[in-house]
Amino acid sequence: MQKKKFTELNLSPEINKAVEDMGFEEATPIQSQAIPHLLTGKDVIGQAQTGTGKTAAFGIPVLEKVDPNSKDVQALILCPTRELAIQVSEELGRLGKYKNKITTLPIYGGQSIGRQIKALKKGVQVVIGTPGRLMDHMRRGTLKFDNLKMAILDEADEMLNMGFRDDIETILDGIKGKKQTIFFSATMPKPILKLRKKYQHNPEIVKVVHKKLTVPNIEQAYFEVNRSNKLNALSRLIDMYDPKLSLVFCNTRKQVDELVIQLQARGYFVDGLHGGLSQPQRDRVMNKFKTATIEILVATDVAARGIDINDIEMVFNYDIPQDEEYYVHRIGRTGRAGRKGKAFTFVSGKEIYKLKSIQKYTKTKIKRKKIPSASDVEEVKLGLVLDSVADIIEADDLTKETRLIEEQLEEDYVSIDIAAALLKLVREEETQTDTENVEYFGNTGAEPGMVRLFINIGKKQHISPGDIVGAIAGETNISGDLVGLIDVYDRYSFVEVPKEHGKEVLKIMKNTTIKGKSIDIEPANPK
Ligand SMILES: Nc1ncnc2c1ncn2[C@@H]1O[C@H](COP(=O)(O)OP(=O)(O)OP(=O)(O)O)[C@@H](O)[C@H]1O
Ligand SMILES: [Mg+2]
Repeated sequence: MQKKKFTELNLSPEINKAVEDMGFEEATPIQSQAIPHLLTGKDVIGQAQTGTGKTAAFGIPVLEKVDPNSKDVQALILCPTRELAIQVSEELGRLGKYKNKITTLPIYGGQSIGRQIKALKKGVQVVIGTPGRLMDHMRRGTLKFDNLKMAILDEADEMLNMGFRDDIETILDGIKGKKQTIFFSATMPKPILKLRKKYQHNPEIVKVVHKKLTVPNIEQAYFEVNRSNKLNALSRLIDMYDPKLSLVFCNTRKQVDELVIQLQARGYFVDGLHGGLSQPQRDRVMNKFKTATIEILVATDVAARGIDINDIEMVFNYDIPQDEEYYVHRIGRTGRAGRKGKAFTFVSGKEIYKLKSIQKYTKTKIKRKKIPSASDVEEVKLGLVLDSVADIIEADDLTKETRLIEEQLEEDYVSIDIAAALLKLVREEETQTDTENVEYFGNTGAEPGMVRLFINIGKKQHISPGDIVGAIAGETNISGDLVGLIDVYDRYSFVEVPKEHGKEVLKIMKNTTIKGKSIDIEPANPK
């Protein structure tokens, strides 16, 4: 695999400095191979795996090639979603930090067009935008491409889906004169060929080839689950792996909304993103996710392409994607720039065939896993503790700790006993905080003096509010009118009981039945 130092790529001192500031030690293979062609003015098709730096592969040549002394728009970058347009524009901002005469502008729908027109009038050399709004500006004459040097399609294959094709052709046809036309994506299906023939001249095909379409540092697995069990499975996996940030993909807006409500009801910090939200709502959700105010983002495929957030440790396909390409892009939101990640897919019934075709397309083996039982959760958590022990041994200075342990060794203990005892201590501390959940229920939004409990009813069990209150009153010593019923949803419910009875209800109701149907009861997670 061909990798170069940035200094070998004949870049300006401004770019070299910016790249150094960004902590990039060497150029990635797609950067090493695509940048020289782009600098010489060639048309390029660039294909490389997700998270391998395609943005800078086209972004650096853009910044090197525009003339800062001209106020004309000289480079146009087309992106399929607003979030991606914003992100690409930010990455260009970082790369162009020392090229301060170059102005870049993201242009997308949902944002005030007046403000965009004003910004364009001042003179902008690089425009990054989504097709609809760009066409709007072209029609109004507020965006002119008379001196355009480069047109770039990020996620080029996606631009041909979703009915973007006509828009893309309108835009590209509207650009006069000689320009470079550049396509980038992690996937390049056949239909892109037609576009290539029409708009590119002798393109240089830069394909960073691997056997697999997905990156090896993402652990891929699937779980066979009934539709009605998906929510439980997801909660358990999230509890078990405790990812810093995770991204959950659903196939419809409705499913996103529903899952957000269900997860919120279970006390997770979660929000949803889909095309049905207003732009300010979308911005707010993305910001909350980037700053880890929410830890789980449930989204449709609007978040599948290009989005680059470092700390996404897990991706879930709550619904298996409709197209194979989407699988590649969705899971590529984790495991970026060499980091590790996990991608788990839920498969129900016949969807197993879809999974098979995904494996064939990506040339990867997705291994089958079982939804963990409660004791598996314990074991995995232990494994995670030991993993971090290994990380600490690798990375930290342990001189002080080693000395303390050596002193203990002199007291006749062997080191394995000390290690085991310390592990036990750590585990106990963890389990204690679990059970103590009951104590800080006050934060779940319960009424003062009450604690909130979550009751999982299971599929199609027609249980009424009265049934739940009755069962609690019947099985415990709490009078029915002390039980506050919050709501009964499709498959779950919330109740509130006086704080001092929280533990008792949990204990007694742990394995109980209501109307002959077994239910699950657990503390609502603290907020
Ligand atoms: N040479 C480099 N060294 C280290 N990190 C890099 C380098 N180039 C880019 N990165 C970082 O790697 C991350 C992924 O880059 P980028 O978003 O461009 O990936 P991509 O190939 O476009 O992925 P996708 O197919 O998902 O859009 C970004 O955070 C970026 O800043
Ligand atoms: Mg990208």
